[in-house]
Amino acid sequence: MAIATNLGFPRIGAHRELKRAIEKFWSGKIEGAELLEVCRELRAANWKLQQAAGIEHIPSNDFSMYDQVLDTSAMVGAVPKRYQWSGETVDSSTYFAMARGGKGGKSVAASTEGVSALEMTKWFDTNYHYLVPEFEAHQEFKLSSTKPVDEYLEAKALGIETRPVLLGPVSFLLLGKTWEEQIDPLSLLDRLLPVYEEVLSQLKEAGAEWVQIDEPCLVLDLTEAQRKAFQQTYDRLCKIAGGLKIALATYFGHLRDNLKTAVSLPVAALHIDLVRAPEQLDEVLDQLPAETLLSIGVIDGRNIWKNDFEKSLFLIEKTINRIGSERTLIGPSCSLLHSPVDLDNETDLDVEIKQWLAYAKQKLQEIGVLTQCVNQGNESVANALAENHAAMEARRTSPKVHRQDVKERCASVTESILKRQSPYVDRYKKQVKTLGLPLFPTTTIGSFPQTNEIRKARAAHKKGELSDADYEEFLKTCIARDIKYQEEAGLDVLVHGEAERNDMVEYFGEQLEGFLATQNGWVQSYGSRCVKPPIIFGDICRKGPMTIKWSQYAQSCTNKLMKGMLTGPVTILQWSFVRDDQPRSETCQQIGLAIRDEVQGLEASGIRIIQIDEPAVREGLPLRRTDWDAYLKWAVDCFRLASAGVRDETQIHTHMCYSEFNDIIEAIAALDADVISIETSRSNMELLDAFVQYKYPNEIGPGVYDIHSPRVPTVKWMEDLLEKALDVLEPQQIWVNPDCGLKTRKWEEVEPSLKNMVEAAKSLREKVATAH
Ligand SMILES: CN1c2c(nc(N)[nH]c2=O)NC[C@@H]1CNc1ccc(C(=O)N[C@@H](CCC(=O)N[C@@H](CCC(=O)N[C@@H](CCC(=O)O)C(=O)O)C(=O)O)C(=O)O)cc1
Ligand SMILES: N[C@@H](CCS)C(=O)O
Ligand SMILES: [Zn+2]
Repeated sequence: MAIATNLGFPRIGAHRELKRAIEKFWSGKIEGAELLEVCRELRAANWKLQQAAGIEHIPSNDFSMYDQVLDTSAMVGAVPKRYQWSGETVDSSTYFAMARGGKGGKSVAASTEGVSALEMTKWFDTNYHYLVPEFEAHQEFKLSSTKPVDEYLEAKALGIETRPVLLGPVSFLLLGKTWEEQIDPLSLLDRLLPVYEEVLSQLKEAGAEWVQIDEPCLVLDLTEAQRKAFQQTYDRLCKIAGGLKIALATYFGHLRDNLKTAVSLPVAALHIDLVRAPEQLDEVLDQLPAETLLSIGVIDGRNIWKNDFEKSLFLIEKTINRIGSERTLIGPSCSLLHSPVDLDNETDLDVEIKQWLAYAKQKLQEIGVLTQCVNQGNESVANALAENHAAMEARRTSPKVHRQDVKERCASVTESILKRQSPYVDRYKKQVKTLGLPLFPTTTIGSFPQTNEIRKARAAHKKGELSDADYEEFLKTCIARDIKYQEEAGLDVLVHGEAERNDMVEYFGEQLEGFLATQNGWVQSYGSRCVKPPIIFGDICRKGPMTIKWSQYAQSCTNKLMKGMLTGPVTILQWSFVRDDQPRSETCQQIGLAIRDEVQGLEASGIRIIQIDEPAVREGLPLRRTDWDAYLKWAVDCFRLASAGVRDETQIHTHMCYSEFNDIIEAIAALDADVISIETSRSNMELLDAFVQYKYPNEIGPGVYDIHSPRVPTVKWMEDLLEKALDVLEPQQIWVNPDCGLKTRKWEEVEPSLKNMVEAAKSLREKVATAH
C-alpha cells in the first residue's frame, strides 16, 4: 500500500494565533507558560487535522516559535558568544535574542540587551526568511535542546505517531556563515555529526520509527567536495540510526547533477519534488536502489491551486508500476509551511475561483484522496475524482482567466518600447536642469510608520464601519502630516508615506484585474510577521489608476518634489501566488504593462520622480546558475517595460533591499533606472562594492540608516558611511536615504533619525564645497 505523507504544516495557526501569542509574550502581556500552551494547542490541532485526512507519515518538530533553522542552531548549541549563553539548554531569552537582537524587556535576558540579532536571509527562492547560523573558528557543538524528542513524545501522548523533522547537517552548515572567510563550514561536519547522532539515538529510544531529514541544498549547484560530504554524512548517520528509518527530503528543484549522490545515500526513503521538476522521476526511478522507498512530492506546497489529479495519478502510477506501492510515498512537493492554512476560512472569495483552490488543509485531503485512489481503486474516491476533473476543466476554460485584449497587447510588445527615449547621460543633464536638486539629495524609500491608528482605520473601513469618504479623509490627514514632517526635517524629495497600503504587493493585487485578494491567506514571512500574497488567477490589466490620487494629493500639499511610489512587476509576481498554467515570464509581462500604464498616468498628473520598487529581483533568481540568464533577461525586460514609457525629464528610481548584488550587477545596470537605492548600512557599505567594481554609471542611494533596528543613527555615523561612499563614487552619483521603508518603525525613532540624516547630507555638501 502506498503511504500518505506530509513534510511539514504551517505553524502560524488559521487565525495567526502564534503571531498574536508571541507578540503578546514579547511585550510582557502574557507569561511564557501561556505562550507554550498556545503552541501546544496549535501542534495538537495540526496533528489531528493530518490524522483525520489520512496522512500516515505525520511530521513533528516542524513547529517553531520563530524559525526552523534557528531551532537547529539551538539544537546543536551554535550560539554566538555575544549572547553570553550559559551553555545549558537554549532558553527562550537566548533564543529570542538570537532572533530579534537583545531588545531588553521581559522576554530577553538583561545580559543580551543591545546585542544584534543573527542575520536574516531568504530561504531558497521563497518569501520565507531564516536566521543565518553563525559559526566561529573553534566552533563546538553540543546537544542543547530536547525539542525534537519532546514534540515527538507530545504527539505520542495524544495517540499520534509522527515522523520528526530535522534540518540536515549538510544543509545546516551550507546555509550558515563563518566570520573567518577561509573557514569552510563543511570543515565543521565532524564536530557536528555527533550531535545529530545523539538526536537520532534519542528519537529511536523514544520509539520513533521514521525521521525526516531535510537536505534542500541537494537541489543547488554543489562542488564535488560538498557532494562527498553528503555521502560521508549519511553513511555515518544511517549506521547509527539502525532501526530508525531516515527519509531524506529534497525540494524546490531538480536534483540534476546531484541525483547520483542523492540516490546513492543509504537512506530508507528519498523524497523528490515533482512539482518543480516532474521530469526527474524517470531518472530517479532508473537509479533508485532496490530497497529504497521513494516519496514523490506531487502536491504543490508553495501555491494555492487545487492539484490536477490526472497529472498526479500519472506520476504516481508510473512510480508504483516501477517500484511497487509498498515503496511509494505520496506527499507535497515541500513542507506546506509556504501555503496558507485553511480555505474554509475564506468566506468572501469569488465562488467560481474558490473551486480551483486548495490551502494546506485541503492539500492534506488531496494527498489522502490520491493515496486512497491508488490503494483502493478509483471507485473508492469516484466523487472526489469527478469533482477534481470538473474543477480543472472549469479553470482551463473560464473566461475569467483569459482576456484576448491582454494577450494581444503582450504580443505587440517590441524591443523599442523597452527603451527610454535617450541614454542615461542625456537624461541626467535634462533632469539636473529641470529637477533642480542639490548635491547629495535626501529622500526616503516610501513608507512611513504604519501606526495602530492606521491599521485600525483600514480594518474599520474593510468591515464597513468607516465610510469611503471618512477613510479617504483620514488617509489625507496622514499624508499631510507626513509631508509636514518631511518639510520640517528638510528632506529634498518627499513621499506620501504609503499609509493607504496594507502591503506593497497586496495593495496592487487588490486593484489589478486578474488578481484576487484573500481574507485569510496568510503565510509566514519571518518570525511573527506574515504576508497575505494575492492570487493571480487570470490575465492581468489595470482597471484604473491605483496610486495617482494619493500622489497627486500629496503633491498638492507641497512645493517640493513628490516621488510617486509603485511596486515593480517582478516583485509583484514573486510575492503573489502565481498562475501555474502559463510561464512566470508571461504573467510578469502582463504586470509590467499594467505598471507602465500607472507610471505614465503619474507622469501625466505632474509627478516628476517615480520609484518602482524591485526588492524581489534577487530572490527570484533560479537556484541553478545555468538558469539565471533566461530569468534575468525577462525580469529586466519587464522592469523596462514598466518604466521606459516616460519622458527623459521624468526621473525613474528603483529600490532593492535584502540583496547581494555581486551576482546580478549587470542586470541591475540593465534596468537603466536613473537612481537606485539599496540596503548597505548593516554591511558598512560593503554591498556597494558590486556597484563600484562594475563602475555603475547611474545614481545610487546607498542606505545610511538601518531601518531594521530601533536605534537612532547619529549624524556622525551617517556622515562616516557617506564618506565611505564618496571614496568610491562620484559626488553627483550619491543620494542620501535609509535602507528601506519606515513602515515597521515607530515615529519616535523615525523623526530624529531622518533629521540626523538630513544633517549628515548637509555636512557632506559643505565638505565637498570647501574641498573644491
Ligand atoms: C519587504 N518585505 C515584504 C515581503 N513580502 C511582502 N509581501 N511585503 C513586504 O513588505 N517580503 C520581504 C519583506 C518581509 N517583511 C515584512 C515586514 C513586515 C511584515 C508585517 O508587518 N506583516 C504584518 C501584516 C501586514 C498587513 O498586511 N497588515 C494588514 C492587516 C493587518 C491586520 O492584521 N489586521 C488585524 C485587525 C486589526 C484591527 O482590527 O485592529 C487582523 O486582520 O486581525 C493591514 O495593515 O491592513 C503582520 O502582522 O505580520 C511582513 C513582512
Ligand atoms: N516603498 C516600500 C519599499 C519596501 S521594500 C516601502 O517604503 O516600504
Ligand atoms: Zn525595501
